Amino acid sequence: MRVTIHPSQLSGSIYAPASKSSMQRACAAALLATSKVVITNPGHSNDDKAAQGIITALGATISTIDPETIEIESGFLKDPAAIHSKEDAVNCGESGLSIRMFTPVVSLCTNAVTINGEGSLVTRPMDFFDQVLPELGVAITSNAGKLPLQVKGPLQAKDITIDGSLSSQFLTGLLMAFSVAPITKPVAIKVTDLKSKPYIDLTLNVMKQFGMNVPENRNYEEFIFHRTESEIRNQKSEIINYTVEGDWSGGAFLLVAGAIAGNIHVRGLQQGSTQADKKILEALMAANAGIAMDAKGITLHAAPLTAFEFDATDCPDLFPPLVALAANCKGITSVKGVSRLAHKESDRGLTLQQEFGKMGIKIDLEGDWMRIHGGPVNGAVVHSRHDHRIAMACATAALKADGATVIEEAQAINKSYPDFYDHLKQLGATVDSGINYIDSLKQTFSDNG
Ligand SMILES: O=C(O)C1=C[C@@H](OP(=O)(O)O)[C@@H](O)[C@H](O)C1
Ligand SMILES: C=C(OP(=O)(O)O)C(=O)O
Repeated sequence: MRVTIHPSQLSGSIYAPASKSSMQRACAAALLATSKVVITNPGHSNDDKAAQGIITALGATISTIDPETIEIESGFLKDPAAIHSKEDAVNCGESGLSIRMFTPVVSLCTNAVTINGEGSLVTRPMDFFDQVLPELGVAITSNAGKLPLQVKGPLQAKDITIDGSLSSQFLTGLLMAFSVAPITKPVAIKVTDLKSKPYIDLTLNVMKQFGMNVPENRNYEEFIFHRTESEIRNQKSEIINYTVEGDWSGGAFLLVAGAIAGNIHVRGLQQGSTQADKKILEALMAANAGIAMDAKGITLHAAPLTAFEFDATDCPDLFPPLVALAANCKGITSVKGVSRLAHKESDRGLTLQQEFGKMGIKIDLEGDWMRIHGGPVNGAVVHSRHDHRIAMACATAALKADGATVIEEAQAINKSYPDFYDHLKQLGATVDSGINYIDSLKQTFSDNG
C-alpha cells in the first residue's frame, strides 16, 4: 500500500492506541493465570493478534465481549506437573516480544513445540535460547540461532546468569516462566549489562497486577523468586481485571506531530506508566516544544524547536519519532543508543539515515551517537523498509515538508498502530491512501492482458 501525506496543520483531540507491550504481557499473564481474566482496551495491532494466537494455540480460550473487552480462560496450568500445549506449533507473527517472552513459557510444556514467525522476525537473533534453555533442562533446536525453534521441556527454574545487553525481552520471558515453575528454595536470575530496564518494570508491574509470583528486584542485577511451589499455586481465585495502558511508543509520534504541526490534545497516556517511551516528554521539553499537561491529557502546539541531546539507550523505540522531531529542530540534535537499533524490524540507524536522507535530512552515525541535522524537510518518495516505526516517522516529518511525501509499503504500521493514518486524518491531516491512480492503471493493463 502506498500512502501520500500532504503538508498539514493539525488540530483536535485524539486517544493514543493501546500499548502492545502491555497487551502482550497481559496475554502471557492470562495464560499463566488460574482464574478468568477480563482485559479492557485489548488493542488490534498485528502484535496484539500474534499474542492472542499464541495463547490460543497453547490452550487458552478467548471470547470477545464487546469491541473494548475480551475474556480469557486458560487452564494451561491445570496439571502443573505435566503442562501440555494444545497445539504442537505456535506462530509469533512478526513480534520480537512475543517470541522472546513466550519461548520460555512454551518451554514449560512436556511436549515438543515448534515456534515460528514471519517477516523480519525470521532474521532477528534468538541464539540466546540455544545457550540458556539447555541450562534449564530444555532441549532446543534452532536454525543457527534463528527461527524456527523447537523446544521440549519442562523448563526447570534454577539459579542462572544471563546477558541482558542485546534485549530485555528474553528476561521478560524468563521472569514469566520462572514465576510458575516449581521451586523448593529461592532461585535467582542474575543479569549482566541489562538494557531497556523500564521494560522490566512493565513486566513486573503486569505480574503484580495479575497476582503472580513477583521476584525481588535487586537493582536489575538479580531477580530472586522466594515463593515455593505450594505458595505459587495459591494464586488469586477471583476474576482478574486488567486494562491495557495507552501506548507511549505510538503516542510519541502523535506528540511529535503536535509539536511540529499542532495544536492538538493527546489523551489516554498515563503519566504514572512504567513504559520506557514516556521519556519522549523529556525530549519534547529539551527541544522547547509547546507542551502542557493536565489530568485529561497532553496539549501540543507548534513552536520554534531547537536541537537537543538525548540518551535513548533504554528507550530505543523512541529513535524514529525523535528523528522526526529533530528534523524540525534548528541545529544538530544528538541521540545516544544507536547500537540498540541493529536488530529491530530493520537496522533502524541505517534505515532512518537512508529514508530521511530522501527527505533532505542529513543523519550522521558516529559510533553509538546519531546526529540529526535540522531541516528544511523535503517531500519525497520514501519506503517503510517493512518497519512500522520508519513509516510513522516519515509520515510525521512529512506534515511539515515542502511538498507531498509518498510512503511505500505503508501498511507496515499494522504491526503496532493500525489506526495511525486514520488518526492523522482525524486531526485534520491530508492523507491519501489505498491504490492510487498509477497502481489502478497498472492493474487495468494487467487485467486486460
Ligand atoms: O518488552 C517490550 O515490550 C519491548 C522491549 C524493547 O526491546 P529491547 O528490550 O530488545 O530493547 C522494545 O524495543 C520493543 O519494541 C518492546
Ligand atoms: C522492536 C519492536 O518490537 P518487537 O521487538 O516486539 O518486535 C518495536 O515495536 O519497535
